[in-house]
Amino acid sequence: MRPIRWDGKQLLLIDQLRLPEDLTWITCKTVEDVAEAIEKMKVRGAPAIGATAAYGVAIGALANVEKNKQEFQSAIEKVCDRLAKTRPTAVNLFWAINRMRSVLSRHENDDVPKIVEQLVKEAEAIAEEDVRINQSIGRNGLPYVPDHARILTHCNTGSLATVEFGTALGVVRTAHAAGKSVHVYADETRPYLQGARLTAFELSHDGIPVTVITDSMAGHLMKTGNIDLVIVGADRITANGDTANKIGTYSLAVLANYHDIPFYVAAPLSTIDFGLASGDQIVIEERSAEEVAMIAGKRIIPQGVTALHPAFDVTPHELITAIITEKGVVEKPNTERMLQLKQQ
Ligand SMILES: CSC[C@H]1O[C@H](OP(=O)(O)O)[C@H](O)[C@@H]1O
Repeated sequence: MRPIRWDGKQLLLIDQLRLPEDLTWITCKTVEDVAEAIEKMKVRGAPAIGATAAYGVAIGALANVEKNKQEFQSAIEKVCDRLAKTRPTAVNLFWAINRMRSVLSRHENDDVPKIVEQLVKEAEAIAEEDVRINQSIGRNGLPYVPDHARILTHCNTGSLATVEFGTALGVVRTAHAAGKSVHVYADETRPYLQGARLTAFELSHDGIPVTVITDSMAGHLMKTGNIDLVIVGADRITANGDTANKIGTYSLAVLANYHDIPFYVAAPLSTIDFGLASGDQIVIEERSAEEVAMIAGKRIIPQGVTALHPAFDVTPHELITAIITEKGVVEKPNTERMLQLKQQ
């Protein structure tokens, strides 16, 4: 299932706000269409956001192909700035935008149509690479999934969070395909319900056993010996291995460590921000309280009562058993071991 499709000029996205009951596509014809889709979380997931933003730059380039060089470069800078303002935490967004920006500097002596062609190619390359990267993450994670594993996961880290296949769910898919009889317990993941709505949708579609639990059930399942491992995704991993991920991840890590259950993070290298030394430097997105106050369009909090909505939290690297990437696995991550991964 590919939730992000490019027809050479426009971007088609599954509207994830309407899953699982309605599988509908939206067509992004302009940069603003793309920016709004990311801001409103019609598309979400760190790698998916990165690829979507890259295609947003490509759409902006096609729209400005008639401009002279200077006007074109100025227009693309404005496009990049707009897309960079959509969501602050997932570093893949900025990684992808910077990669598109590097095309401009690499081809600064080419004419505008040539630059446009190269920008479109770069966006397509980012998307195709993501699928291969996810499959590598899956292979590298396979040894960490025992047969009959009962796997707890949080949020959605599958095809709907990437271009295809997924990161943490990519490890699950790989284990299932290798004949391991895994069973996934999917945290519903309030308030957006990525687990209940998206992970359950993906895994049931693929015939992988999945049981949805409320976020508050995870500790009980661990305490009663029903979880063998926890595997989650990431939005930004810093140089020491601290990991920002969907709100609720930190609680799972503390519980897993208390119950001596392995806690894995699966993510591509594009999610690692070596420019930040530790997780306390990560900007945590604050989203609207209304997204907490409402479920399926129904208000569950009295009018006038506010709600907090930090969309992510940070898990200290000391609580992470291993970080699984396409380049290899960092066990007991710390600054030294993360650097070794980078230098491989
Ligand atoms: C493949 S990692 C996806 C990552 O992104 C999610 O956040 P959001 O749904 O708000 O974009 C969540 O943190 C996942 O782990």
